[in-house]
Amino acid sequence: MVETKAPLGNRVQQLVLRLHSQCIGLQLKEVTLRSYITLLLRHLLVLVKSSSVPQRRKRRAQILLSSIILSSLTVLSGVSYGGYQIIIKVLSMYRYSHDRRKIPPLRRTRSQTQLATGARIMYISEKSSLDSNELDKDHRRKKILIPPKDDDVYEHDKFLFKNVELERGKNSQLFYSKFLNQMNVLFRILIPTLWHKNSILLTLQIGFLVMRTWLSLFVAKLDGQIVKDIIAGRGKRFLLDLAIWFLIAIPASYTNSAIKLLQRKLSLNFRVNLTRYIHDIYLDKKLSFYKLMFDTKASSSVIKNIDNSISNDITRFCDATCSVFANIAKPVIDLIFFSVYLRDNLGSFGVAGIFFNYFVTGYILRRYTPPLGKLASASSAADGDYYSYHLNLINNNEEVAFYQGTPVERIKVKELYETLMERMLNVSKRKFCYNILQDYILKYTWSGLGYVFASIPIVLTTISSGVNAEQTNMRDFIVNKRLMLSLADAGSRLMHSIKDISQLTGYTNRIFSLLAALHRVHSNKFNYGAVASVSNKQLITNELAVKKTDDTLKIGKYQSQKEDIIRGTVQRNFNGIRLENIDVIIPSNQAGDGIKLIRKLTFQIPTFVDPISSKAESMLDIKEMNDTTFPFFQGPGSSLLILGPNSCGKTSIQRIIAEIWPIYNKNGLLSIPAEDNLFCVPQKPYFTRGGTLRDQIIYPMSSDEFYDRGIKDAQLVQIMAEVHLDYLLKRGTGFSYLDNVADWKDVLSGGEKQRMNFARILFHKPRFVVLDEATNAISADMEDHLFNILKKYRFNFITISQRPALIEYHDLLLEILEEGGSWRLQTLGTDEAITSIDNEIDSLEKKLANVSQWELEREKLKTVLSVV
Ligand SMILES: Nc1ncnc2c1ncn2[C@@H]1O[C@H](COP(=O)(O)OP(=O)(O)OP(=O)(O)O)[C@@H](O)[C@H]1O
Repeated sequence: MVETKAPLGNRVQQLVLRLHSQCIGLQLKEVTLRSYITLLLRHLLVLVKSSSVPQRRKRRAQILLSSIILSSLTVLSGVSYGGYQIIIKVLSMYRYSHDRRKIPPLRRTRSQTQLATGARIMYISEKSSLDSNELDKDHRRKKILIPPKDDDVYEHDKFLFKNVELERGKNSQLFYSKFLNQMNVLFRILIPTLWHKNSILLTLQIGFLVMRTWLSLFVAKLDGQIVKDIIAGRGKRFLLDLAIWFLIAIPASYTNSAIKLLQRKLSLNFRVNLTRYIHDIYLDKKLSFYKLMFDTKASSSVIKNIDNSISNDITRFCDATCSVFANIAKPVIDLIFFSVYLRDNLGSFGVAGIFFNYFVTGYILRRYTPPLGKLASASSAADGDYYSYHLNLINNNEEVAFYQGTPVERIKVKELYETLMERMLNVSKRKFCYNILQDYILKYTWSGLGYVFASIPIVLTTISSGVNAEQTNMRDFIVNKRLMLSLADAGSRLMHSIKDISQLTGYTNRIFSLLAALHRVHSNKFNYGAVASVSNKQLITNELAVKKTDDTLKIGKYQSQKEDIIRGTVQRNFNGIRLENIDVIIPSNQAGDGIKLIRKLTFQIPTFVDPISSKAESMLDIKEMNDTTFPFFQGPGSSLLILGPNSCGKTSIQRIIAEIWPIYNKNGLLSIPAEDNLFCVPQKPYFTRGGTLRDQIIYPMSSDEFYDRGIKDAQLVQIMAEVHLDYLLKRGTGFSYLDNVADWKDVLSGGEKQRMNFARILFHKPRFVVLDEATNAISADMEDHLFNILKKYRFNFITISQRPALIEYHDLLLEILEEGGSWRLQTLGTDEAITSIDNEIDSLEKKLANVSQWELEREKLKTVLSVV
């Protein structure tokens, strides 16, 4: 008889039906897909809850149910995220086309807005400059909210940093670790509050790590089960387990990717927090970026190459922190889970053996770990040196080219490069032997021992029962082996993280030093790197006596003594500039005992200041500002010329007025106008990089503020004409040259740069101006014109120069004399001044009268020498 074979579809259907009835006892007949899912879930729930069902079937139902739930959750979250993205995209496309119909595209878009709370909204272009569609680029802007700076946080943190730096907790804490203390302080910046999004991300990451471990455990068991199914030839069970395998693969792969994404996101968020924190403290009114050069640690590579520290070290620190966290948290969770499970399989003795092995090998590895933290720090410092030398070369390329300095520069660059290579290679060399030891122990010894431990229970049961249950043994062995390998992997990752921690210590130390230095400099009591000075010897001797009795008191006293070194007084909002009894001293670690350039300097402009008017002076109102046809200020403007030989301390007077140098002597008093009313022009003109010509004229005003105040380009054109720079504007049509972006430092000539400074003065209209050698590259007639402008608009100005020719533009003359920091102040135009200048002319004429006599003497000497 010929047996007719059922069609393939029917056979598959039969198989599926039998699979359900035999494996989970579900009888399926004529069901639709929708009813099938409800039926299956309900049946599985009944099986899980019921107590009369055989244990094996119940267990199987549990596994199946959890894999279905997990996979559905994964798919659901993926689908909802995708849906959300599509909706956002459609909405933005709709809004874009809608807006375009209504509003014509604007040429200029604001880059930021300041809110009433002090927060700032920035609009950052999301597209790269490579994208061709300009219009599209304008519309694709990401809005970023930057919270306002909270000064209280910085004040509070200042003490935390100081305490850790001085290691104040060393005596009071039982267990003291510099690294952990540093990390503790830094973590307050990385995760400021418990409900900060970073702590949520961290919790999520831990959640995913736990899930991953649970899934690995699950997969290990399933693996063993599948092998058992194959060996026993149970086809249906095998198919069911395989289905579970594919189901569980969905959340498993999702979890792995989620962990990686969360780690990266967390690292970037940490970086954002740290960088914003540093920006706020580095670039504010206290001018930390300038004062850093006077800090006690100014010569350390962290501060010397602060650009590298802020950009690269922070990235490395954040990456290292997140990877160390993942590298520690992951294996620790694995170790806990796996060891609990393995304890059931291998017994306490087995697990104890495994952990003993871990501790011994961990100790060996720890002992032979090279000082990777220090090595990483040294390599990072060399990296910074090399980078900043190149930067310096770019900034001064023209000067180097004129000097023909290429060979010297090449040697220096090569030297720095070789140092960098040497240090990088040193890290790899030191890692080489360690890696050999690590691989031998972690990869091979641990797996070898893993086989031993996994086989012990099987051997023992076989010997005791005398029966070799191959299938069960095989399953147990596979599960145990897989777990052992995972455990070994977890352990090895934990051991690897010893190396990572060591590296992280180096980065943490660098970032901590950077922030500690910034806090020191940012403090109101910054002491400009002063250390206990000679004049304070007495104090120190007293302190040494105190030291024996009370150490804490000593530190406090020592600190306050260091901080009270700057004793001068500054009075602000004064309607003039006045220096009284000020010793001009170069800031150094010797503080008040440092090099004294000028002694007890005293002068004031204007010579008479109405005390009542000193409080209410502020910027002119906008209407007045835009009107350049009238003198800006009431009353006559006053002016002072500071003359003196090179390096006598003229610029240093400007530094004191700008408050970037301290006043050390107690009776020194500096009175200065409000910030808006003082404008200091430095000797070396400064131009912002990558800015427009407009940005250069209005500096230090931002272009956003320029437009916000409703100032027009026409005013700039008028100012440029006043300083005879309007020919520059003719290089473009209309006012378009104002929008020209260039490297203005290189484009403008020396004289143009100095005239640009005068344009800035005319634009900002400060009541008081300090000019340092501001016209030494300008022709005499142009110089005359510029000083006349200052007089015409009645500015009060102080000019620092070496040229007595400028006397005619000033009311007062301050001469710094060569001998011992003395000076002479005189009113120009008065009888006294005229006589003093006449006296000087007389003495020069007397000297000139001797010239013919000296020439005769020279001739005589020459003839004598030729005879000899
Ligand atoms: N940051 C600093 N660290 C150490 N010494 C400094 C620092 N700044 C200036 N000096 C020194 O202070 C002295 C006075 O400098 P300053 O710039 O005031 O001179 P100057 O009178 O303006 O000279 P010049 O006419 O050449 O510009 C110089 O000897 C200079 O080397």
